[in-house]
Amino acid sequence: MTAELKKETLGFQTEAKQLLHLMIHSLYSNKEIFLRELISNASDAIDKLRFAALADESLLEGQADYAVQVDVDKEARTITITDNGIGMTREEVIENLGTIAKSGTAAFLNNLTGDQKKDSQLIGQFGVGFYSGFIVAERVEVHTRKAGEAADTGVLWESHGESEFSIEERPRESRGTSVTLYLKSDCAEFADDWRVRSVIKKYSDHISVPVKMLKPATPATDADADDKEAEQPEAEPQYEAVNEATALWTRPRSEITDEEYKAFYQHVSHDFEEPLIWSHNKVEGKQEYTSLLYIPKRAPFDLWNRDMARGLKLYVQRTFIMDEAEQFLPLYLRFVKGVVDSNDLPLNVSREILQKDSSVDAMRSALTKRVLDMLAKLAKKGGDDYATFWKEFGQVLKEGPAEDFGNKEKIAGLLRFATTHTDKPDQDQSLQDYVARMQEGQDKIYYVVAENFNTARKSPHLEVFRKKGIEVLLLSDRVDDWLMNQLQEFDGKPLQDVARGALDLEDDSEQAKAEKEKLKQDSEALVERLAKVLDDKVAEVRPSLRLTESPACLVVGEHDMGAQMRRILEAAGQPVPPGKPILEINPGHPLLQMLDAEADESRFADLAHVVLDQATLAEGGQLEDPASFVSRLNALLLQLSKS
Ligand SMILES: Nc1ncnc2c1ncn2[C@@H]1O[C@H](COP(=O)(O)OP(=O)(O)OP(=O)(O)O)[C@@H](O)[C@H]1O
Repeated sequence: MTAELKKETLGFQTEAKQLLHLMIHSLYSNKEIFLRELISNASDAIDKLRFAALADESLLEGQADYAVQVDVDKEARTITITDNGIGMTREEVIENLGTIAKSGTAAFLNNLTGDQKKDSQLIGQFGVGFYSGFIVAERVEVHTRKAGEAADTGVLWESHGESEFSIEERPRESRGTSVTLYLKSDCAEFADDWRVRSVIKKYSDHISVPVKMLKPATPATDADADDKEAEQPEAEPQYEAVNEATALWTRPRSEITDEEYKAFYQHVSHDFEEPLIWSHNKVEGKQEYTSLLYIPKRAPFDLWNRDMARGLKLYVQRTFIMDEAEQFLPLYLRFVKGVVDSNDLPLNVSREILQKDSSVDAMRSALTKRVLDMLAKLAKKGGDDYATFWKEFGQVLKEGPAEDFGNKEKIAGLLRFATTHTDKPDQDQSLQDYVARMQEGQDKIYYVVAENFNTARKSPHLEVFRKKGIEVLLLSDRVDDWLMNQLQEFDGKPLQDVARGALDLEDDSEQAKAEKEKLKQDSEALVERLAKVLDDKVAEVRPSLRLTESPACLVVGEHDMGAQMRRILEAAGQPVPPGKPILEINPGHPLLQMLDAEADESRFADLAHVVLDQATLAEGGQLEDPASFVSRLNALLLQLSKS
């Protein structure tokens, strides 16, 4: 049994196998990133040990000189990345390097297209990590031993990056992990000292632990040559730090280049792309902390997954405490990446403490404001960046007003909509833009909600608004109806659903009043007949002031649930409060005039139902009884041929 435990061969989990395959094929044009990923893992492992050692100093085994070491061997064509971090047990190696624990991985893999360029971006969002070593290596060895454990618990993991890996016992004196890549013949450049130094500088300058390489040998002098005869014992190899090795956020802003900020972003976010914008701030006074927050350019693949990794990397006095500290930002800003380093929190802070700590609440509200200000700055900057942001994260930001009532107005200023002003599906108009274009005497911001953009744009409810040149927001995202209910108003102007309640486009002129009265009188008989026939389907029938072209439309009562919300709840199998719509008719429309003149009561009833069903269809609704609609319509069509 023990002999068998010594070496075993195991298969990669299916998803890991797929990802490995993909990685090797789609990231080949960007091979050097493997070094960034492996150094990033090494530095994370050191951070984890530093944190664990706060509670148990014996883990350090008397050695607290943290460093990552990179060794190259041109002849053997290898590169080895060694850290003296936390290390892994045998079980952890199998778990961490043989499977992918991220939720939603299978769904992610299904989304891949086979198009290398697109896929490589997707993998970038997914985070490449350890497996990126296989882009350049034909074989990878990982030799590791967990901090605080005996030397003989060390293990050696080995794989060719295909379908399996082997694992065996291999004692290791020093704690930590060495990853050795046996490079493919066309990747020999990564066994070259200078090439590797330049890649480390490029990607790992900001990492707070030193990344060391062997000091280049000083050229032999004549004196040395003379000494050679004496056969001196070989000197200890000398290592030197290749990177800056100061945590980026602790340096003054003026000394940090954009390139450094971007490289650091890629380290904290595991993202391939550059960030859209960042904000770096040091707060002093009652509370002391530094934050460096980034807005990514692209949404992660699991943005809508409940267990998506979110939150900031938390440090206390420069010591790494935890990843994904969620307490520092609200859920609707879950796309923000970055670091927060507090001088006030205790080093032994836990997630539970964070949840209760009042200073965390104060930080959270300050950081939230910072993010909102950063977004406002991005919007103000012009160019495509804000549009990119909105496309990727606009839907998430729309959750804001409900979650964060205090910042409602600020968030509202960041929202973008499609409107009748452009009549295009792009959501690129702000509420400020709308307000600036409001007509004289207009005191409300109007919107229409529909299933999709085209239904919204063609909604019969818009007819009178178009005629009068009044702008209407065209809303078709699932959250929109709910969002408008949360917002209620912007800049002191109420938000009004054009399909809700009575239309009050203020026109107090005598002429308008007279017209309204006449309309009411003229249609009284028809309204009554319709109300009788449609009694169980509608709450009321009334002549409409909003229709100019369509025969009829549906309106919801002032305090009833909107049609979109109703449909969403129904689709989700949730109970929907009872409530019937109001049918508004356009008495001037030839169809209604025909209806008015119809003496045959059964034909009248059929036509009335068709008018109602059409109004339902026009707003993107579902008919309760589509078969009856079709048979009524067919009967009416057939009568056409008889007449
Ligand atoms: N040098 C190391 N020392 C200790 N543990 C490591 C080391 N390298 C990797 N690991 C472990 O293996 C896990 C998987 O690593 P991998 O790089 O694939 O993913 P990750 O770092 O969690 O996330 P990402 O895919 O975003 O990089 C890590 O979470 C860590 O637990």
